[in-house]
Amino acid sequence: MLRRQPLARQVLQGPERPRRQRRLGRPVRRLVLRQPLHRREGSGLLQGLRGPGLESRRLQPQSLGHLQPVSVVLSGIQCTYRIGDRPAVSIESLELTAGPVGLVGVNGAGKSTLLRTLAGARRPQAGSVTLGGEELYHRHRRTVVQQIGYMPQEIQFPAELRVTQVLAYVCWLRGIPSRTAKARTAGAIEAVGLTDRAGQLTGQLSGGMRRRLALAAALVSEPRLLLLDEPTTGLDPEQRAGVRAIISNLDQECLTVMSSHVMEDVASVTARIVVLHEGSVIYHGDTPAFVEERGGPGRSAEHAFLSTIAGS
Ligand SMILES: Nc1ncnc2c1ncn2[C@@H]1O[C@H](COP(=O)(O)OP(=O)(O)OP(=O)(O)O)[C@@H](O)[C@H]1O
Repeated sequence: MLRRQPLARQVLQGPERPRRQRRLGRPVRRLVLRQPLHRREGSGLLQGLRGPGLESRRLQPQSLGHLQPVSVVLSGIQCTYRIGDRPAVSIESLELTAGPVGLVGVNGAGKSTLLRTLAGARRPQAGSVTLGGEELYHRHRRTVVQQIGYMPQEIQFPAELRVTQVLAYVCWLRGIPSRTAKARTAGAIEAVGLTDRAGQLTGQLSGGMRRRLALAAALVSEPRLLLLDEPTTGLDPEQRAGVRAIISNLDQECLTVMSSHVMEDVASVTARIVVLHEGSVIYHGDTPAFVEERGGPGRSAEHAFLSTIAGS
């Protein structure tokens, strides 16, 4: 029978964890940030980023030389919550290629359901999802799932864990060696502007800070597919701009799918846009062309979105 342990201890030292992994988890709790990220080497995807202080530098392409551009292909997807209900998402065919993609739609359009499905967190009732040609819902899908970073819309962290501990735990879950994990954790914290909160308990963070921590958790594994569900919701204007800067500075080899209600955010950082309506894709194409063709005299992204929905 399992002994009861404090939650943080349970999270960091899961009782069923094999001994070798337990050893990997141990330094995590002693993690100390000694050196700023920009003086470290090998920080990969996060290299060159600065936090939402808007000092972000564009990533050098060579920093991601080991990664190949990734594409996601959805085929015959049907996602239904209850038998007999209309599918929350129904997509005959959709291919997303590397670079930032905006996912927009009204409340209930199916954005979160689609992102959960792409994250490998919700198996569709029908159809297939492939990432780089590999089936996401295959029985042996661990290597595929490990290439994905997902920031869900609803975020909860154990209140008694510190910011660094949360990210170290994510690194551990992803099998990132502890030496690399330290640099990755520091880099992710710096990228989202939480350096001065690194040692703080997550229960003491504001809602916006928790969202930034969730973004850091999605970034820390240096994913090839980054899924962000409403990443700018609840952030102040400066932080929103910071998140946009992070997304536009990610290497173009990474496929980033970002959902948002704020068309301005989507239009300013994405090269392509997917409009979802009642679970179906009603537009998929270049963002600038979308705004140019449908944005009315003011070339407004908001207008383009509303006219597309109205015409469907
Ligand atoms: N857990 C659930 N059980 C039953 N139905 C659900 C569940 N989650 C979502 N739905 C339904 O699926 C549809 C799509 O919901 P989803 O949350 O994916 O939309 P969304 O576009 O992300 O909406 P929002 O912009 O409000 O977050 C909606 O009709 C919703 O009521």
